[in-house]
Amino acid sequence: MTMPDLTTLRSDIDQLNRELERLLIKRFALVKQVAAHKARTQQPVCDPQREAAILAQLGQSTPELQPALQAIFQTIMAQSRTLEQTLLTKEEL
Ligand SMILES: O=C(O)C(=O)C[C@]1(C(=O)O)C=C[C@@H](O)C=C1
Repeated sequence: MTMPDLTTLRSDIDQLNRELERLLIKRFALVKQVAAHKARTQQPVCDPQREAAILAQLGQSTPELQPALQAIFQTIMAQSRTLEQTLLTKEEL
């Protein structure tokens, strides 16, 4: 089997990056709704149990990628917490 050339591989990565960006934007939109829910019900932004459960699900079919996946999702959830906190502080909910 011939190896795809670098330009093709990068083009595939660019396309995936756009999909990932679209999915992340959708995820942040859901996080905004979670923030509104938490404001109404007076729950704290940070839920360590929920974060641990999300991290535990990652890399089950690809254990060699588990540390990378967990690091990425830790960053995503940290940014989600920051977004929630910003919205709650500005009362933009
Ligand atoms: O599920 C929540 O309670 C959220 O606020 C969302 C989320 C996440 O990004 O998945 C973010 C912060 C919490 O610590 C837990 C999870």
